Amino acid sequence: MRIALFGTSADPPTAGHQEILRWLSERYDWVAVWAADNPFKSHQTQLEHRAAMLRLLIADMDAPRHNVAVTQDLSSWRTLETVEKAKQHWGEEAEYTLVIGSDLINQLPRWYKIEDLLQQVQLLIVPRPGYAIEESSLEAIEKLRGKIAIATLTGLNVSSTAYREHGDTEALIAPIVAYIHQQHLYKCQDATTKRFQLR
Ligand SMILES: Nc1ncnc2c1ncn2[C@@H]1O[C@H](COP(=O)(O)OP(=O)(O)OP(=O)(O)O)[C@@H](O)[C@H]1O
Ligand SMILES: O=C(O)c1ccc[n+]([C@@H]2O[C@H](COP(=O)([O-])O)[C@@H](O)[C@H]2O)c1
Repeated sequence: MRIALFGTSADPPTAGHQEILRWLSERYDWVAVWAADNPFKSHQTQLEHRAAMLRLLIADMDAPRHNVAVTQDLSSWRTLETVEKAKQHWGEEAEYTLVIGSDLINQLPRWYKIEDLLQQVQLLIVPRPGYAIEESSLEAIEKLRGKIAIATLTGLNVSSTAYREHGDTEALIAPIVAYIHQQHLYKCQDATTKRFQLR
């Protein structure tokens, strides 16, 4: 069984995350996604809300194989712990692929016990606009004995930051925009957007 593991800050989740999940769904037996805290970042919204938005993102997906699920109990600051939990869930025999965007390649060597982590998973890198994949960065991961594959998909040119900082609602799907308004999330962002609109 080939399992794709995809963790995201989901602050908020975007159409870019959804496209990646759709692509993975067509290529893996099972796709597990979860909302996580990232030790290198601060987050604007509570984890519970981010997980709820991720569930809306999956519910909105047209994945005919129905093999994508939010598996929130995998969530951890440390992906090594996530993989340990995944192994308890699906067993040692399954083949695990950790999915990251190309923006994380340079940060990856600083992750918790990265060599241990890279021994237990394959790494799939999704090219992201604005984040070229440099040979030297790949070599650094290979030195840590990482087994790398590059996805044939290039991610959309959207990000959670573009929504948080510039109110780029095109990055989001409608049910998540509705949830954000209903729950009064990203209020500073709303105020900024309104000020822009008033000018
Ligand atoms: N458009 C995209 N193309 C390729 N990879 C992406 C894209 N969006 C997110 N990812 C990858 O998905 C994972 C989760 O990303 P994350 O939730 O941090 O989204 P983000 O848009 O980068 O958020 P932020 O702007 O808050 O950093 C990371 O591995 C990231 O590299
Ligand atoms: O294991 C680590 O040390 C580690 C360091 C930074 C990020 N991560 C994980 O990387 C995933 C993507 O993070 P993000 O913030 O880019 O969405 C998410 O599952 C984080 O928990 C993991």
